[in-house]
Amino acid sequence: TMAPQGSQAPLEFGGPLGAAALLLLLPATMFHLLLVARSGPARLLGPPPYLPGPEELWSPRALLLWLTWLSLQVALYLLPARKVAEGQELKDKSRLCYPINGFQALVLTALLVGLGVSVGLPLRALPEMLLPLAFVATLTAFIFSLFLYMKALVAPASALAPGGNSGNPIYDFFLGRELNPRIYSFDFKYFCELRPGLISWVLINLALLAQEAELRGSPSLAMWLVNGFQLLYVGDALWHEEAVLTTMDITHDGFGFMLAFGDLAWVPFTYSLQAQFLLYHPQSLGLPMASVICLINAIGYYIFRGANSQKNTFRKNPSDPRVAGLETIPTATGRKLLVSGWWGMVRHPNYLGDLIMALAWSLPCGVSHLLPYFYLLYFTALLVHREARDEQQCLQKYGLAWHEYCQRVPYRIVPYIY
Ligand SMILES: NC(=O)C1=CN([C@@H]2O[C@H](COP(=O)(O)OP(=O)(O)OC[C@H]3O[C@@H](n4cnc5c(N)ncnc54)[C@H](OP(=O)(O)O)[C@@H]3O)[C@@H](O)[C@H]2O)C=CC1
Ligand SMILES: CC(C)CCC[C@@H](C)[C@H]1CC=C2C3=C(CC[C@@]21C)[C@@]1(C)CC[C@H](O)C(C)(C)[C@@H]1CC3
Repeated sequence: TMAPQGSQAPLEFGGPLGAAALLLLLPATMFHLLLVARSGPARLLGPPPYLPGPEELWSPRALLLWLTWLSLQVALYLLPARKVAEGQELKDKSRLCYPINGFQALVLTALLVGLGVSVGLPLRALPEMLLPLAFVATLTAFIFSLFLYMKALVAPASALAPGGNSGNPIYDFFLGRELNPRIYSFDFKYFCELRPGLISWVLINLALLAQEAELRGSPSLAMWLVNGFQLLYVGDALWHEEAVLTTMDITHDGFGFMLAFGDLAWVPFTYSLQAQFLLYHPQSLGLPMASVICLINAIGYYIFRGANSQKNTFRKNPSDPRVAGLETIPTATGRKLLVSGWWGMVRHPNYLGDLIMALAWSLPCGVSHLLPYFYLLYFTALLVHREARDEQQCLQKYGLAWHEYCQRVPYRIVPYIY
């Protein structure tokens, strides 16, 4: 059967109008941030310092570098994996296989970059190229999403995502139609979610650190902290790569512009905002304050990792000794819900930890500017919206049992507050 049009799933993200607005607003915001970060006043709110001309956005060198980068990551993805994991059960009861070699890709990329730098590859040139790189990344995300949209036209109905098939081309292009688009065993969404974007994010951070060392003799403490915290976050994501198979991005959302742009452009060029800011706006950070910030990051990471690992362990094997003692409530699906441990504190303890880390990433940049706090603000909005979407999906999956969970664990993300 061919793909059906006009499926009944409720529209998200404000429907076609919201999707059209985001289609323009997301890239515009990214370029705004890139321009503002290097401007003297660094004002998040207010007009950009200037509008870049085509000669500043378009560079064949940036295109070549970006395509080389994507090809390198594809090659690393195709290397033999230490493990192959099965995804969640699909509509047709089948399961897809995914290679687990993301951490290996990170290590090999680090080795290759190290090798390149030792033979004279100018890593410091990268900060100067962020604008044209972001431009080609946006362009590739657009073209790639068009390809994905077309590919979905010939996909069987069972391959389509629950949302993203409304029949409205703009909405569907934005949300993504096919759930797990693949060519042979190459899974586009899974590949994009973790590798090219996350790894280039920490590489951009590193280049900004190298550039700061060049400019000021040595990298600042604030720059070290931002680099260290975000490397930990990316390393952790790739180390626990298998866990991404249960996120709603993989199991529920189609692959369209939102994720393609998010993964390929938004993550590397806006998540590196703090390091960009620090290069142009040096901050003096004392050791006592740095220790406090490290402690905040450690607490955030502890909650984030503890919560995610507890749920993953429980979902894999509920009688695992590490989770067997936790209180649960049964659901009609046969799966249980945890109501003690991390998941008895709030309904999304992992989001809480993630937000605490986000705060620790901004604090090294001082409190003189709002700009470095952009990530914290955006991320709060993203997680609040995501929490509401997940809640909706859980209510559908678990019905009454979910109501009971909400009664026993009344707060969503922050205990006693939200
Ligand atoms: N840095 C970034 O930009 C982003 C980071 N993230 C991070 O990604 C991670 C994954 O987030 P996300 O995909 O949203 O979802 P979660 O990992 O929070 O998973 C939600 C699912 O967990 C299961 N679940 C919920 N409550 C319970 C319970 N009490 N007991 C057992 N299972 C439960 C349900 O699925 P089921 O019952 O089917 O197992 C639910 O659908 C988070 O740590 C988040 O912070 C997310 C977005 C962006
Ligand atoms: C409005 C936006 C621009 C929409 C794009 C959102 C995406 C940038 C994010 C959606 C879910 C994500 C996840 C991670 C990165 C950001 C995106 C792609 C994640 C890979 C970060 C590292 C974590 O450890 C994780 C749990 C693996 C994350 C999974 C979700």
